[in-house]
Amino acid sequence: MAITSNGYQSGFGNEFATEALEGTLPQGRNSPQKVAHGLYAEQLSGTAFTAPRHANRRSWLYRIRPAAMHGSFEPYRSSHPAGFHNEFGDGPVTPNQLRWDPLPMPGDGERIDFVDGLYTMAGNGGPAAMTGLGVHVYAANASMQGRFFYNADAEMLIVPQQGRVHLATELGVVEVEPQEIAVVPRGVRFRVELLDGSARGYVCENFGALLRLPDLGPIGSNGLANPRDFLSPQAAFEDIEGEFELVAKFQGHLWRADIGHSPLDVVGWHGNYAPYKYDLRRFNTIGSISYDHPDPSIFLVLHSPSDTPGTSNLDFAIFPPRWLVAQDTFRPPWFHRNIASEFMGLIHGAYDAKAEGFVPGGSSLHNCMTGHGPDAATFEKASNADLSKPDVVKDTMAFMFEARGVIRPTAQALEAGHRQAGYQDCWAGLQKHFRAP
Ligand SMILES: O=C(O)Cc1cc(O)ccc1O
Ligand SMILES: [Fe+2]
Repeated sequence: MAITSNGYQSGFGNEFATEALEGTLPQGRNSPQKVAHGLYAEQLSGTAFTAPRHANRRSWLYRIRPAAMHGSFEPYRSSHPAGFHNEFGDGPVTPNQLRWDPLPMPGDGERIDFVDGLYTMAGNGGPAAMTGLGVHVYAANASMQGRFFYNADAEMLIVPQQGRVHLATELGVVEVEPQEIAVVPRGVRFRVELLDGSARGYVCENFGALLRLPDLGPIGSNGLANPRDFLSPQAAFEDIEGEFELVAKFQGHLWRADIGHSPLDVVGWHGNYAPYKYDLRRFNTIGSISYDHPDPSIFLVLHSPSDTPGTSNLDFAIFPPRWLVAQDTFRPPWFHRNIASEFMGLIHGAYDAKAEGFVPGGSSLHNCMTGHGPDAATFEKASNADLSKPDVVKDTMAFMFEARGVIRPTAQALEAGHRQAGYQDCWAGLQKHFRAP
């Protein structure tokens, strides 16, 4: 019996309760002497036991075999050159503006699944410090077969750019397509199946506090990403025995162990620590209806707070379709230098600050205080646009992983053939318009 989706439950961080077989969940307690149907009870905690109630996350899993049952772990060696790690280095880091084309898809003769297809672009902090982020891209042409993966280092924010993926997780099935995102919590075991033969996208590992919805302040009680649009799976399980492999990411390295059964054997679960998905097209985009382009914090979907109020470990912001109506205003993103560091990706269409060169599947990195903004063509166009009419920014979906710490590009990303060597030239054509009076 293989796992299939049983649908979703709605809400962000809710106390969910779901069972694939009636009568699975114990009533009035979490760990009865004997669990229904001969299942084992197991707790999975994602925050400290004593975290304040509003931030406390844990779930109770009722499963065929406990997670402790597997062979011993040894270092994982892939036939594919290992590109998935947390080696962000501690040496000098370039302040240059950086941009990349999409990660090339695997060749016809190769069979690369999600785990082997992950390629680390940049990051900071790490699993030991329990702060920071890892930024990765993936390109895969095979479903994971006979193997499962979990990440003990981070929750994983998955941003598909091409191809639908089916995340068969311990807690149920999450299916995502480009313009949707999924978050798999730290520790949850899963298998990635490709529904369209190949898939490409971005992954952000969050080593810090769990992603949450931002406070809305004066925006009020609705807006940005609405909680009910977040979907967590209904329980779904498979009862399969065989010679399988469990791949773990632990302290920045991959490990493997034999496992004699599918760990996707959770028949029922309850709690608030679970995978979820969100359709970015549902984002309620708020912007200026008078003048000036607002700070991109107005586009915040999810954030991981740091221990400094108002300063995130990680912000996930998007630049979705929207109307631009501001008067006497340069409407696209302005020129700027920020204390925060910005890794951007493009899921679909074109980005309104870049006329060309930033392509779907591509990436850019602008670190702390590195000057950037509209390219020369965008500047000329927007400076001369007719503001008596609104503009529609349509057919687009860009995003940003923004961090308080410098996002260090990996050696492999700096040396990659798909890095755009001449990126800085996009500003070279900016004219000197100054005329002394
Ligand atoms: O394109 C960027 O650099 C991202 C960005 C967008 C925006 O609207 C304002 C600031 C900003 O950094
Ligand atoms: Fe920026």
